[in-house]
Amino acid sequence: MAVAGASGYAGGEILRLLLLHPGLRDGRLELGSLCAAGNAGERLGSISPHLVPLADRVLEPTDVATLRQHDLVFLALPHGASAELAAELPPSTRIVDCGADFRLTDPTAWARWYGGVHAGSWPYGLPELPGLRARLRGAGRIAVPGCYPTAASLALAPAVAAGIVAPRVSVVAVSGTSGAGKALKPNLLGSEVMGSVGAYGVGGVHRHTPEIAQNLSAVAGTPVTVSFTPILAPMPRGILATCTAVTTVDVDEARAVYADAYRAEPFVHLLPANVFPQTGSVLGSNTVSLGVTVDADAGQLVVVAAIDNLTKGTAGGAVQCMNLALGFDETEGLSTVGVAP
Ligand SMILES: NC(=O)C1=CN([C@@H]2O[C@H](COP(=O)(O)OP(=O)(O)OC[C@H]3O[C@@H](n4cnc5c(N)ncnc54)[C@H](OP(=O)(O)O)[C@@H]3O)[C@@H](O)[C@H]2O)C=CC1
Ligand SMILES: CC(=O)N[C@@H](CCC(=O)OP(=O)(O)O)C(=O)O
Repeated sequence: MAVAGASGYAGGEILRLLLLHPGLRDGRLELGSLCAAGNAGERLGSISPHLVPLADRVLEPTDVATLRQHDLVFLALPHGASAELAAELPPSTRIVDCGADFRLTDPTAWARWYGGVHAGSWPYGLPELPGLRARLRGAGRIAVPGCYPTAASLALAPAVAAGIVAPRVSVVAVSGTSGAGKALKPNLLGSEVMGSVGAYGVGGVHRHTPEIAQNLSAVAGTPVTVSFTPILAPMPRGILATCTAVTTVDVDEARAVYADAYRAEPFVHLLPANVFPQTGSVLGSNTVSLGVTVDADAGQLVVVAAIDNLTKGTAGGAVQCMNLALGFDETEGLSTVGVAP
């Protein structure tokens, strides 16, 4: 298999996880080309020194001729680049795309939130949502979710599916800076980010809003309205999403719904009553940690979700989907053990 975007954060995390995958040791998986754009020709070790076993691999340019020599290709590229490449790759090349190009099913929503031509939609890589795991088994094309939609959708899906909340939800989510990728951005320089927390994309304008709404509407079987506010925090990794919706059920009923929905899910960790997650406990792991309660006075369900944006929020989700696509055990190479402190 090949990784395009190998010099980026998501591509680097895919490589870190693949290096820990049993398939690499027993010969079921083989790491072929590692591709980049501006960094093509560089040693991977000079860009991602933590990927020690691959330090001397030289990054190749990203082109179709190289990628098509592989059975499976991970794309971890800026929006738009995946659709262009995918159009030229044969159906025999499985593609796991970390970008947004194939996530939205509605061309009108695509035009509104991303602009340009809608390239289509692929099976959506969030196996924990009802009905999706079966579509991912053996899939030749997979669209890995955005990081915020992973946290928010898993936090709210059981409640909207069971109809215990009104179909209008609110998501306020704090993200680490790696969520923005490696490219230099003026608002993401160290001195701008350190020691300060700020909201951005406020007022229903962040492009993950329609993705969260698409997921929740599908599981609810009725349109769900989403108010989403992202917040940037001075930490490298992690997302903490606080999700609320009007409810009339009590805390025991709400928690029973979540326990039922996620009983068999290897990567969803439902915390005990009155315990809420922290990003620090899921770093480097593929875990989604959920704290569920009801604010009875306000009549609100409150679910707090923590993920590592680069692991379950991107690369871990991508490897989980690869496992399903290739018929491996879904959990292979993925840990629920975090790195702390
Ligand atoms: N970071 C995150 O938490 C998440 C990211 N994603 C998605 O994953 C994808 C990658 O994100 P991320 O790793 O953060 O971004 P980065 O900016 O860190 O990395 C981008 C990568 O793409 C390469 N690249 C840039 N332009 C092109 C091009 N035109 N053709 C081929 N390769 C190109 C870069 O190569 P070079 O360095 O050589 O220029 C680099 O390897 C994006 O679609 C993003 O939305 C999804 C969920 C979460
Ligand atoms: C902190 C930060 O900037 N996060 C990114 C989301 C990263 C992600 O999941 O994005 P894609 O949909 O692009 O794959 C943002 O808000 O644009």
